[in-house]
Amino acid sequence: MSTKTNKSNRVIIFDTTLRDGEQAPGCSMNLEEKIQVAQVLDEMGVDVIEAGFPIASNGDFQSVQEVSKRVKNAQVAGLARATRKDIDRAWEALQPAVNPRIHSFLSTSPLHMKYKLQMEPEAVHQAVADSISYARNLCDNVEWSPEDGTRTEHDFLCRCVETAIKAGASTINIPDTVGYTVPEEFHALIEMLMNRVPNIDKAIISVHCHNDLGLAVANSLAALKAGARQIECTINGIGERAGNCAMEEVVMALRTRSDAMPYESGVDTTQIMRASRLVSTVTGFSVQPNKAIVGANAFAHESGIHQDGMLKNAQTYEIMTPESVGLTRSNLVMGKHSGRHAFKAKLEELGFELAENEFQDAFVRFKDLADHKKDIYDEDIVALVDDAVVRTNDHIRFVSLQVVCGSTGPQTAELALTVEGESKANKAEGNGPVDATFAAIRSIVPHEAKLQLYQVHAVTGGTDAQAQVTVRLEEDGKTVIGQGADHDTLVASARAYVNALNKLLVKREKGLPEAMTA
Ligand SMILES: CC(=O)SCCNC(=O)CCNC(=O)[C@H](O)C(C)(C)COP(=O)(O)OP(=O)(O)OC[C@H]1O[C@@H](n2cnc3c(N)ncnc32)[C@H](O)[C@@H]1OP(=O)(O)O
Ligand SMILES: CC(C)C(=O)C(=O)O
Repeated sequence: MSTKTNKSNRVIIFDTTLRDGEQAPGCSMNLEEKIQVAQVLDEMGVDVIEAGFPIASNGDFQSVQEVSKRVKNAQVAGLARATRKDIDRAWEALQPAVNPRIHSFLSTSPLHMKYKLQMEPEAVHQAVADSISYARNLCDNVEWSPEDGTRTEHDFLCRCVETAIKAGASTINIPDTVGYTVPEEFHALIEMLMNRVPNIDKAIISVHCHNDLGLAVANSLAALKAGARQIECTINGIGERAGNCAMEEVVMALRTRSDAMPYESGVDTTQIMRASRLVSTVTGFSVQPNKAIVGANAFAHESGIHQDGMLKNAQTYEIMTPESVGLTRSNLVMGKHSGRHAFKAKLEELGFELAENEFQDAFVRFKDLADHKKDIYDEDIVALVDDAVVRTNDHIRFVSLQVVCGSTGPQTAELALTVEGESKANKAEGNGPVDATFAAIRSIVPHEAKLQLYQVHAVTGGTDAQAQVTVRLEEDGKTVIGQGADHDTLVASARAYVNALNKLLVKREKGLPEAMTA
């Protein structure tokens, strides 16, 4: 039997950073941050933005609603289980969207049906028909996903896909929920569906791959050749467990190897670094230096033979240009004598668009940094601006810190914060300056969260380098990551801890509990 293929070679990019991406342990974004990310995704030409799972919480509902109001070009999707109340809630949240999409899912693998859903296959099959017909009566753009699709029996998968299309689904998304499949097998699975499901031409076939074996991108690309035309992915590959298929990798692979893979996306790749930095900043998940496309080393050449080759012809060691992903090689040298115009131009060059208050705040911090540090590198400005952006809408804000430390203790920290706009200060002792700083924070903002990780990274070389600090806090099984940057390591530590506390408040979705305002 010959394979039916989709005629168009245009690949629909479905971004799920705000839904599956946010399911990454420790990841949380507040409403403002989600809106910022959605606007960047919209501007960069993503086709569908999955903004959340509206039934999951009022916060998720509100973010889908607010993103729906603001997104101008992309379709906005809301996730729903195969129940009427989930579908109704998703539809309600999507009301302001110009192009809404309901995305409903139901597990079809024997393991999930028996143990998780505790439903017989016939009941699952019926629920597919019922839920999709119900969703289709509300919205003419409905996507259906057989969760754990790659571990589903083929006959049953074909039957459910056929039923979902008959019930009105216009996109069928095949998830590799647990990141189990391998490229050849996944290609064969999509090809099998293309060949066996009679009405498959009526739907776009999509894939949603997880990265448990590091194969999410390879599996997604393998599916294209078999006829898939939508890829679900996230910025920086964030997501449940080991994450999702990384959007920047898929999009750049299609662009760079169009000779081997004749498909195209509508994404403006020069916006990739901007999106990557924003997502890293708002989630607190730093990008590993050797990460493909967006890692700090992705376009760095240090060894002599490579540098020699690069000087003679950049193509010797670069398969894509840094400019193609939005990295610029700058001629603007920044220092203590730079003014607002140069700073604004530098920010534009680096892909930042700041609100006026963020810009003014970042400029003050830039001048302060320039007083302490001879050479200001692009990395310094990125760290500084990221730090300014993560503090937008914070309940708790850092004001000042004085620390006494050295070989003879006790080490003490005198800290001032604002909590919901009110000034608070306290002094604490600790086993070292960092411990004293964190003890001072706990004395002003009492909480039970445990410090799980404290990490310091020098943004550039030299003893005057800025410190970028990451802390991870855990409370009742919920983890959050906070980041802070400053030329003073202890100030950066305090900022990072305060950032994590603010994220904990978002996770709780209740505002500031009494215990925290003591
Ligand atoms: C593969 C994915 O990424 S799917 C998306 C996963 N994302 C999330 O779960 C994040 C948000 N989730 C939540 O906030 C909560 O799990 C909620 C609000 C959705 C549900 O909360 P609760 O009602 O307390 O249920 P809980 O999470 O404990 O269990 C899930 C229930 O949904 C059922 N369920 C799971 N998937 C589906 C589905 N697709 N359709 C219908 N029911 C489903 C489970 O069988 C279980 O039902 P049971 O309570 O009858 O045993
Ligand atoms: C809801 C579906 C698409 C999902 O996230 C998964 O299976 O991983």
